[in-house]
Amino acid sequence: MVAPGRNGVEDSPSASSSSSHMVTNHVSSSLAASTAGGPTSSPLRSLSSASGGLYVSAPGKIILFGEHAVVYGRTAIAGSIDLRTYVSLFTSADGRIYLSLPDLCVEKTWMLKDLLKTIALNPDLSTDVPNDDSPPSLELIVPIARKLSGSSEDSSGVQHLAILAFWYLLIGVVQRKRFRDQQNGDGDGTTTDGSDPPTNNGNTSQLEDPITKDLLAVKVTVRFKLPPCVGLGSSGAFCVCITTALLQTAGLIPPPSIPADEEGSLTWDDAHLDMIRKWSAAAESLIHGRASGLDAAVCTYGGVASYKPGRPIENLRNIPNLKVILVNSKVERNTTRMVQTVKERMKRSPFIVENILNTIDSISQEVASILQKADENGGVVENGGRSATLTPAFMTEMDHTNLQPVSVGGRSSSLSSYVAGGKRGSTASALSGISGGDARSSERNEFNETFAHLNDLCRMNNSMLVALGVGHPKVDQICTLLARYGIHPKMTGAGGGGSVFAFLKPDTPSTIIGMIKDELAKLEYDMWQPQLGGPGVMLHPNKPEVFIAADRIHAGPVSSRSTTPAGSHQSTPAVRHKK
Ligand SMILES: Nc1ncnc2c1ncn2[C@@H]1O[C@H](COP(=O)(O)OP(=O)(O)O)[C@@H](O)[C@H]1O
Ligand SMILES: C[C@@](O)(CCOP(=O)(O)O)CC(=O)O
Repeated sequence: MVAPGRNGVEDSPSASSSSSHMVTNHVSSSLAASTAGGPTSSPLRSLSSASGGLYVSAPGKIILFGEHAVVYGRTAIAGSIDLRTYVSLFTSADGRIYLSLPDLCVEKTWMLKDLLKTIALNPDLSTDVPNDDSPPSLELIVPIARKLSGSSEDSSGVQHLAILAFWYLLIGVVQRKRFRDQQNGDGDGTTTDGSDPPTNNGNTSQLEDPITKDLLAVKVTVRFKLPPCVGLGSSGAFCVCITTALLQTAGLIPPPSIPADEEGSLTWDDAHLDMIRKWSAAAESLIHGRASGLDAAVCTYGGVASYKPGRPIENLRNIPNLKVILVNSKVERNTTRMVQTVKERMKRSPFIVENILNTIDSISQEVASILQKADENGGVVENGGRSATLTPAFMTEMDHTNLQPVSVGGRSSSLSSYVAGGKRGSTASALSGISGGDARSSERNEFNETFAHLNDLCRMNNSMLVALGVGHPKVDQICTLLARYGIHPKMTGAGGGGSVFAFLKPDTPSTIIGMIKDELAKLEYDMWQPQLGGPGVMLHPNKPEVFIAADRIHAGPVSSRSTTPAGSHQSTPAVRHKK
């Protein structure tokens, strides 16, 4: 039998109820809770976390090229960014399941025995189980997840989708664990891959409990460093974190062993990362409607990669010193709705839309070949400092050892100039100090050319997205502003607002970056420079800072969602999402 958790078990809340009904639904009263002392009154928060827990994080992402087209099977190029999402997971000894999403003002608890009962009443859950690593059946599990979570059928707000994805994964993990335990002779003490079962920090109480021994009473908290609902992969990172934490807790994947950063964080081997990716992609499809799987892949593996549905994600081995800026329009939107917009256009004008998608596909393919060409011509740094081409489905242990945090800004600026593409005598030309005739070395010219090319392709891709109907006036305003500097950004993610990214020439003086930032700030847009291509999902050896900081803040005023990585700006309350 597999232990229900390798993580610590927290103390039970003092006011424990033995009701077999759903216990507390804090979602609907989230804002009221905030004003009335909020999360501090949650049963979850009254628990001690002295015994430790399991901490997992996954990165956000930028789609460089190919969003929407990738939903229809075309190629996309995307990379992870250094804004991560963190989950903490404890097993609970009080027979309750807890979900805390402080950024969304969600605090929910359910009784584990309700899950148990439902499983007993659904024989299909015992028979309709994939015999491999593929994700649980959405068709089978989602109706059960809706019922158990208490989320209403017609609600599609951010909280509902996050809760639904959590429940889909939880039921799926429980179902798979029971199935594998039965196959293994119910209690042979090993995980399905033959590794030792997690020790649960020496606490065996749950193992001895006949009800909970094969079910998960978990307490899950998710904290974000990336702004939600603006195209930076918050849903992908969320699903990857929850999937990983639950699979790990159930012993369905072994503890990770591959170093992922200098702080002792670890990641999993390729087979288990692939399982995480697949389960996360299924969960994310509940949030995205029709999901391509791109977000889940990038948030799982990290790096910068080319992705085509149905094929293994292909890590781009050599990339130029890509420096990007991200601008948050602060227009939060719903990916499902944007995907639906494109679908409707496709229905109305299939021939035109197919051609637009093919054009986007050509852009992505050209980008992939530019990046390879850049390798041949020199003037590049290897992707994330890695030395191998990584096709995650076939990655080796050695490859993973190279999945270290990336510094993309370290290259000598003497090689890097950005042909801004601005008008002659425009702000950009004047400020960049680059003239068309500047050809001190052919290598430098090649490098300039690479950036000019990418800049131009960004403009084209953005126009195609506008043609698909996912533009937004605020995005247009940002594009117009940056064009004065010769920078041509594009929407990243589903569009309809959200975020905009652009390549920046690596030697752009900080004064210019400051000017751009100030201009954007006057219009109330946030701008920052994320690091591109860092590590994917990982298990942290210690409590991440984001939880320590939250503990500190806890005694003080309740924080609300932020739209910037540093949390310096407040965003609209999550409850305003009615899309
Ligand atoms: N801070 C958060 N906590 C929990 N879930 C979140 C958070 N941010 C986003 N999500 C989940 O991700 C969904 C947003 O996904 P999506 O519309 O695809 O935006 P994005 O482009 O950021 O991925 C939300 O509906 C919610 O389910
Ligand atoms: C529009 C799409 O291509 C990307 C959506 O990205 P995001 O949810 O906005 O981060 C959808 C998908 O690939 O599943």
